[in-house]
Formats: sequence, C-alpha cells, structure tokens
Amino acid sequence: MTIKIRKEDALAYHEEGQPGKIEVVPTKSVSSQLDLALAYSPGVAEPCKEIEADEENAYRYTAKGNLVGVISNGTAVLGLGDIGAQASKPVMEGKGVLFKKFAGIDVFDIEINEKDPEKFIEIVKSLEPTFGGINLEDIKAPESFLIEERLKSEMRIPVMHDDQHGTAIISAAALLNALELTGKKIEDLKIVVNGAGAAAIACTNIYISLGAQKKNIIMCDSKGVIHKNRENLDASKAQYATDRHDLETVYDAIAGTDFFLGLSVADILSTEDLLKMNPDPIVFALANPKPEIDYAVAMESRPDIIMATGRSDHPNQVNNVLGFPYIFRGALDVRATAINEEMKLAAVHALARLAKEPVPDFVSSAYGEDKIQFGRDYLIPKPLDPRLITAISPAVAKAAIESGVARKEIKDWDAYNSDLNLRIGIDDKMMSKIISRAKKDPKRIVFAEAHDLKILKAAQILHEEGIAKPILLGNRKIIQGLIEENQLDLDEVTIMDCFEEEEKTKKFAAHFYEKRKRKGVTQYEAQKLMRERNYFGSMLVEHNEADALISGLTKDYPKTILPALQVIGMEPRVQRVAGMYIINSKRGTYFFADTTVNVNPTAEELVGIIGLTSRVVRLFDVEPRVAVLSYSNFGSSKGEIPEKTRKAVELAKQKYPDLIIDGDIQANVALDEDIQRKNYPFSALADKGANTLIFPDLASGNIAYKLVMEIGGAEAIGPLLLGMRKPVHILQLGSDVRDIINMAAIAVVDAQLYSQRIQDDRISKR
Ligand SMILES: NC(=O)C1=CN([C@@H]2O[C@H](COP(=O)(O)OP(=O)(O)OC[C@H]3O[C@@H](n4cnc5c(N)ncnc54)[C@H](OP(=O)(O)O)[C@@H]3O)[C@@H](O)[C@H]2O)C=CC1
Ligand SMILES: CC(=O)C(=O)O
Ligand SMILES: [Mg+2]
Repeated sequence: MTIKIRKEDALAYHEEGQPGKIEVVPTKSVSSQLDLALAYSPGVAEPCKEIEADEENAYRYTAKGNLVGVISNGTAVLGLGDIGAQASKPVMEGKGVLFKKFAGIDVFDIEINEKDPEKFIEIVKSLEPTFGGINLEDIKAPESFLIEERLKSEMRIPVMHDDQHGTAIISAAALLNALELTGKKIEDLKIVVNGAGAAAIACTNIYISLGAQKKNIIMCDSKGVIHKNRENLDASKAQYATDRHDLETVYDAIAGTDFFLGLSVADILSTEDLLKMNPDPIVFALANPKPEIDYAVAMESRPDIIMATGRSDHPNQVNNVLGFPYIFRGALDVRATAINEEMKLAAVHALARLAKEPVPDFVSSAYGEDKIQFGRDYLIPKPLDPRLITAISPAVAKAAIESGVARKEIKDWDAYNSDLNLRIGIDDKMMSKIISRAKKDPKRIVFAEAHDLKILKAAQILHEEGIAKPILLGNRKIIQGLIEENQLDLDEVTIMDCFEEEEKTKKFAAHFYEKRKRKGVTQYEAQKLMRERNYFGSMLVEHNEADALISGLTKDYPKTILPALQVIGMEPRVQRVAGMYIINSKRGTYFFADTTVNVNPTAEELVGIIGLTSRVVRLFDVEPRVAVLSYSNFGSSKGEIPEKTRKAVELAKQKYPDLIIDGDIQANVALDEDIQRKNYPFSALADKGANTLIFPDLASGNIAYKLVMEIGGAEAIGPLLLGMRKPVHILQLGSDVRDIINMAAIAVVDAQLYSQRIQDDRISKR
C-alpha cells in the first residue's frame, strides 16, 4: 500500500510536543536523599573506582554495554548530499529511534562539525569510553572508507559504517533471493552499479564475496563509467574500473545487464533504459528518499522486472533498517570487539532465509495485504516483522563467537531468544495486532465530532492505511474549510451533515419517538434531537448505516454516552455498561475497569463488570487474571469496600468457575506473585500476578489510571465501552490523534466481532 507523506505532516511530527524524537530516561530511582547519594556523590565514586581497577567493569556499572553512538559529519545525508552536521540530526535521531524500537539499544546521536578525516577519526576514537559500539552514518566516500578502516583497527568496540555494510547485507540478501526466483547464477550475473560511494562499493564487495565476478561489473559515478585510465582515481573506485572504452555512461552500460544497483541520486533511469536490460531484470534503485527510477514507472516498463527501492511505501524495501538494529544487538550481547565478515554474512543468510518462511497474518495486514509470501514482491522481510530480531541477532552473535571476536559467551540460546522478544516489548505489539486485525475488514466508523481537526487528521490516516472507513459527521462547511486550510486529503471520505439529511432525520426521529414516547419524548423533541450529532450518529449505527460510533473528544463522558444508551442501548442481559482501559507500562500490559461509568457499583454489579471485562481481555488473546481491588487483603480489614469486593469475588467464582480471580486484595499485592506466595499462598493469583484490575468504585478506577499515566509514564488506550448492544466508543476529552486512531482500530475490531456474533446467532436460530 502506498502512503503519501506530506511535508507539513513530517514537520509537525518532528515539532509537536517536545521537539525531536528522543529523550533520556533514568533507569534507577532518584527520588530520595539516599537515591541521590547513591546515584551521584558520594556513592557514584564506588563504581568509578571499580572501573579504574578494571575497565571491563564499565559494562557492569554503566550503560556502555547497551549504548551505541550514531555518529555523522553530515557529508552524505541520505541522497541529499553534504547538508552539514546540524542538518543531519533528524536522520541520526531517527536511527536512534529505530535502534531502540527494533532492538532495545540506546543511542546517543552525535553530529560532528568536522570534515577532515584525521580530525574526525581522533574525535570518534576519543569517545570509546562512552559507547559499546559505533554506528558511523552518512559520511561521504572515499573518506568514509579511511575513517571506518582506521576506527575499526584502533578501537576495541565494534565499529560499522552502516551505509556501507548495513546496505550491503540487506541488498545481498535480497539479491540472493531474486537470483533464486529468476534462476540466475551470481557468477554469471552482468551487473551495472550506479554510484561509487560508500554504499555502492560495499555492496559490490559483498556480492564479490558471494561469487559475483569483477569482469561482469561496470561501475559508474557522477562522471559516468569509471575507466581504468581515469586520472586521480581513488583505490575504492580503481578496483572496479573497466577498460571497456566503448561504454561512456550508465545508459550505455545498462544494455544487456541482468542487475542494476543504484546507490546514487534520484531520477537517473527511464523506461527506455530498463527495456535494454536482459530478461527478468533485477533493479535495486536504492537512493533515498527518491530512487533512481520511480517505482511505478519501473513496474510498468516491463512485466518481468524484479524491483526494490529504499522506501517503506513500496514492496521490497531494501533499507539498512533491516540490519543495523539486529547486527549491533548480536554484537553487543556477546561483547564483540568487531563486526567482521563472518558476522555480516551470517546476517545476510539469516535475512534471506527469513523471507522464505511463512509470514504471520499480523505482519501482512500491518502492510494492508491479505497475504504476503516469498516472491517477486517479497524478496526480503518487512521492517515491521518482529521475527527479525530472533532471526538476525542470534546468527550474528553465534558468528562472533565462532570467529573469535566475542568476549562473552551465550550458553542458553532459547533464553537469549526470549530475552530478545522481551526487548522489543509486547505492548506495541498488542496495538499493532489490533490495527492489523482491523485492516483485514475495515468497517464504517462514524465520527460525531468531525468539526475537530484532530478527528480529520486521524480520519485521513485511518482511510489511507485502510484501518477504517470513516464517516465524518458535522457541519459540511466547517469540515471542508478545515480540510482546505490544512491541506488534508479526504476526497474519498464520506462527509455527512445532519442538516442536509431530511429523509434520514425524519426516519430516525420517528424511530426515536416510538422508542421513547412513554418516557416523555414528544415528536417535536425527537425531531430536534436528531439534529444533534451524537443522536444522529447513534442512529446511523442503529440503522446499520455505520458499523460503530466514536465521539467524546469535545463533550464530557455522561453527555456523550446518554444518546448512545437511549438509541442503541445495552446488550441483552447486561445491567450496566462499563469502561475499560488498556494500560501499556514498562512492566507490561494491564486492563483496568471500571474507569468511566459506575460511580459505586454493588457486589452484583461488580460481577457484571468482571464478566464484561474478562470477555474483552480474551479478545486480545490474553488470559485474564483478575484481581478485585481493595485497601485490604483477603479479609484483613472490615468495611464496605473489603466486604463488597470479597462478595463480588465469591459470586464471580460461582458464575465464572474457570476464571482466574481473587480478592479482596491490594493493588501492589495483586501485581506481585512473590508477596502472595509468601503471605497468601492460597491466592488464585499467587502463581502469576494479576493482569486485569477491577476497581471497587469509579473514584479509585479513574484516579488509578490517571496516576499511572501521569506519574508512571504508562500509555492508556481507551476507554473501551463494554456492554453496549452495538459498537460505541467514547474518547477521552482532548484525546490526541494517536488515541483516536487506536480507538478507531478497536472500534473496527469490535464491529467485526459484532457482525460475527450476529451471523453466529442467525446460524444457531436456523
Ligand atoms: N537504501 C538504503 O538502505 C541506503 C541507501 N543509500 C543511498 O545511496 C545513495 C548514496 O549514499 P552513500 O553511498 O552513502 O553516499 P556517497 O556520497 O558516499 O556516494 C554517493 C555516490 O553517488 C555518486 N553519484 C552522484 N550523482 C551521481 C549520478 N548522477 N550518477 C551516478 N552516480 C552519482 C557519487 O559520485 P562521485 O563519486 O562522482 O561523487 C558517489 O559515488 C544515497 O541516495 C543514499 O540515500 C545509502 C545507504 C543505504
Ligand atoms: C538508509 C540510509 O542510511 C541512507 O539512505 O543513507
Ligand atoms: Mg545512511
């Protein structure tokens, strides 16, 4: 699926909130006088002395072992060229984000105002005490070769110039798989390389080590084909210079070749050039951000082409993001002194192998595809594939051990694999899974507050990414004004204005009057209410003209929920609706309920909340372990809340005999199985602490989730409204665009499940 990236969105992404993309977060508590004395003077002197006695102790007492320096002088930033160290910072911060997100590695990005290679080498060398590894980035050739070689030989931590070797590894994996698909042999491959810089030379070197023949390679730079007799040829280019004087430019050289590798600049080739290539041509146009030939143009040029670019918005993204996080992860974990050829080739083969394994559904749908499988459009794994870390890092770590550059052994590889999975966190995966599930069958979501810019921005993303089919309800003029003013692309999204929908409002008013005429509603009032967006939106869902309603961004909760309750109502046999938050914290994922609706539920009502909540938790493929919270543990105090929660647990155990549930219990005890094993070994949660927390009343639930967000830094997704007859979800006042997208994805999944339930009911009634 192609995603359009607008300049203003890219700038806003970087500017909003705290500018930039990264921050430093302490890993130890610094809250008390004692903490301060340990973290800083005088306590900090102790690890200093240990490290002075043995430098290896730096790995024990500091962040060094998990810290990589992403270092650039800004001389070859993407394909933008020499834009300077300062301007390169967004790219380097971006690399930092990817290191962290994909491999749990921390990064300091360092942009150095120094073009002189010798001085640059001295500066980087002097940083050795800080880092466990150095990722050189966007430094132009030929200086980058000298810089990398010298730093590799003069530093004792792994150094890798990512534009060289990251790119070489990924493109080699893609090439091996493209050869397998076309039946071509690397030894016979006629190759033209456009670009003779850091990336191009390193890629060509690795192809040679995989069997490609120098005699079959023509390399071009900005001056055209590199000939042997060219003056002032540096060594890196000289090794690939040719004496084919009949070829002047890349346009001559491309004729009769099997493989074009572009690591140069945008828009070099045209259809005509591709038509000159041999059957089943392999074209890797890898210049960023724009490739040497536009993807669509290349694909249209001939049906037998295998095409890759460096971009994430086309199939076959050959980009070093598939490599550097995992290569450094493997190298750091065995404390490797280098990233050597063996480790690089291990990464190539691990990547190539992974592409041939079945792709999990949630990876396919993350890219808006039904099914992704090995083939011309899927040569290498996708960057969002969470299996990359366990495929590449152990392969790299093993190669480091076998080739003798590791200073630390890994003995239990299964445990290592589990650690790697933990590093990338299950939390984001939960939301990715929901989004993937939504994309499989996007539903119509009516937004009752489309006059709000945040809703429009979210709707654009939901539509573009195929997560939902938004219906924007509101004043058409205002909505269109906002769309124009903010240059949003919502041409294909339905806008609906209740004031223009005479027939619908009549129909809905009649329906509403019938429903509530004995509850004091007159025909006139019904007609008037249907001009209100929350009523009209609820009616769209009730009449199957939309699959779910989202509202609440601009009105408080009770005002938003009332129309939905009056129009749609609750599920049969449900006495009370309830609100649940999914809490993503550093410790893991938790479910909190009721956080939004029931002020002081009775024990019986708590049982209802427990039933609704545990059903939804299971929908997220999580087995609920329910704690009914109190300020007491198993009868340790008397009082309304301990007694109510205890009774609720008793009743819930009878009603749901298979449910893992206990209480009354305090929050910290519920979450800590060790405390329970020691003090309350009979607890149903003593084996594994709770993941689903049921609060005794609205005040405690609401206060708790706000505190974990504000103080604990957790992310709260929700509130999911539980127990409605049809999908309705109420946003928190002032939610941001990401919250709205998450909520819409949940609403889509909810709507999918609703239609499944309806189908099942129909079948069982037949
Ligand atoms: N997809 C990916 O993962 C990656 C992509 N890249 C992309 O590769 C490109 C090069 O990066 P990098 O090697 O680091 O940069 P370098 O500055 O080291 O090299 C750039 C090379 O491109 C050549 N070049 C410039 N203009 C032309 C032209 N019109 N025709 C042929 N060659 C030309 C230069 O020629 P000369 O030597 O004559 O100056 C030089 O050899 C960038 O677009 C970058 O974004 C880089 C790394 C990873
Ligand atoms: C991807 C990358 O590192 C580059 O284009 O420079
Ligand atoms: Mg780069």
